[in-house]
Amino acid sequence: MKILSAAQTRLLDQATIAEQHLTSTALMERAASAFAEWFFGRFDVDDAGEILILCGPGNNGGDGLAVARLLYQASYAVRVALLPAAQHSPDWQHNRQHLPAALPVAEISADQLPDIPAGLLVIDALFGTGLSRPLEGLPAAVVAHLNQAKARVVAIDIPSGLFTDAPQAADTAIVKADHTVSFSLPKLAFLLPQNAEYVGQWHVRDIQLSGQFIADTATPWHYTDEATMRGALPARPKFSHKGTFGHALLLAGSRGKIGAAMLATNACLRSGVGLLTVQVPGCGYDILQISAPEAMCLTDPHLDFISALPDLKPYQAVGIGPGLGQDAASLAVLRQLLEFASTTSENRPRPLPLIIDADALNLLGQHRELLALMPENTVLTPHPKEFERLTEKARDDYHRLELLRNFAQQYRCLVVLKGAYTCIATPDGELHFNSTGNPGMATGGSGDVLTGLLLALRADARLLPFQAVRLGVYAHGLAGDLAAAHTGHAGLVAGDIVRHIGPALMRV
Ligand SMILES: NC(=O)C1=CN([C@@H]2O[C@H](COP(=O)(O)OP(=O)(O)OC[C@H]3O[C@@H](n4cnc5c(N)ncnc54)[C@H](OP(=O)(O)O)[C@@H]3O)[C@@H](O)[C@H]2O)[C@H](O)CC1
Ligand SMILES: [K+]
Repeated sequence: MKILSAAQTRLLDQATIAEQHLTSTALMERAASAFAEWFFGRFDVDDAGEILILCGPGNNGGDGLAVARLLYQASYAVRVALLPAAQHSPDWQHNRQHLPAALPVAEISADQLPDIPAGLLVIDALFGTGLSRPLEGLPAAVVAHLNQAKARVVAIDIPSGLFTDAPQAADTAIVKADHTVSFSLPKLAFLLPQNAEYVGQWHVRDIQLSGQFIADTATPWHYTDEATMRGALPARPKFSHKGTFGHALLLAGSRGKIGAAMLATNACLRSGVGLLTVQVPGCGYDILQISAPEAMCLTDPHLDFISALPDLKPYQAVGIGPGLGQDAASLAVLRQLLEFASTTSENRPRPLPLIIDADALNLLGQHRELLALMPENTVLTPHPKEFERLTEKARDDYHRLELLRNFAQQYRCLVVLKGAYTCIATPDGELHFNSTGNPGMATGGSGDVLTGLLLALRADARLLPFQAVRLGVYAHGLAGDLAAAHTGHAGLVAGDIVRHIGPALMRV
């Protein structure tokens, strides 16, 4: 699913109106009905109690007026408060004229801010995607007044004061909503941690905007949802054998962190790999052989950490990093691996697929000259702190996205920036936000599981590099969601994610 900018959203409205021979009023009615449907499903008349709808001067306010009418007609107790303005949009005026006469309407003024008792349900329709600058004066005062009240707040389209796709100063007046109900496509602002306190839980309701316009519009931002992933994992051919799905190598573990190697190993085994060989330091041999009999084991000459690179010829993909530690010998292994992987020959016309995680990323951060050795489509899986070590400290979430995009383009790699909406950056400058996963997955070992999953999928020659990574990230989050249905968020451990990879892959 694409994510469009505010400017593109405006054009999308116009394209929809032209393509479907609609009036703009009819499109507004569609948006208001979609919002009202959501609202009816969420709050019944008794639960809602009295409802205050705050309306601005543009089409977001117009939506609010149309919603007021629809809720009133459905017997909700609604009152409207209007922000004074010199001008109102034509569709605002239409919906103002069509408000039922008995519905109470008041005009807001600086010395008469609306009364907002605790628990009141407030619908925020002050400003939407037409916001052109930060709020000041009376609109900012209304927002501050709303935010300090203990109301339940539902925003139409976007919390008022929040930009759709651009950063804002920390002290800007922005509505803090409990729910945001948006139309047809999610907005970039919803996906960034810094906006979570404003957006609350967000929901997207389809209003049949022009599919053709969306398809024809270029954007770097994408959202990977269930529909995107349907059929993403090709079925296994009947006459396949273990060689069909690739032989993967994992280089992982050090004394005290063999668990990380085990989680990545088990995740890889559960993700459809044909064969898996794992190289662990000597101290990990018994552990690995006993707890993962399906994997083959190579023992590193060193007892405590990885110090030597094995012969890489048998493998279709290599993962390095979980529990690795940062010894100089492991750094040398990483360097040799990068050099080998980039070298192509008649037998191996394409670079060897690599997944680099955890301490291997920290080693790269300390020795950035190694970045240039990475073969095209190498997969890096940093969390924000690890990413910072590879680049620089980001000013805010938008700046971090910019750094992410530039990094993936510069090094022609795939970067998986882990977080609530894990974001994959591609060598072509695309950013794909993932929809699955839950806060229970913020637990030790969760990243090791992702590395194992990605390793299996990169070893599968049927999948293109980006397809494999997007599938792995989506399945990882989905496995976490399936696991959390049994364990809850607090009780979730990384091993639970591993156990649900199979069921998650079945769904794609
Ligand atoms: N996406 C869809 O498919 C549909 C969306 N709809 C709704 O329409 C809004 C967008 O409506 P628009 O009229 O473009 O914009 P707004 O309502 O957000 O606000 C525009 C007015 O607000 C003024 N403005 C802008 N910034 C400020 C500010 N900081 N302080 C004060 N006033 C401000 C602006 O004036 P300018 O001075 O900037 O010219 C306008 O007067 C979208 O969000 C949806 O809710 C439709 O219903 C159709 C379907
Ligand atoms: K709004």
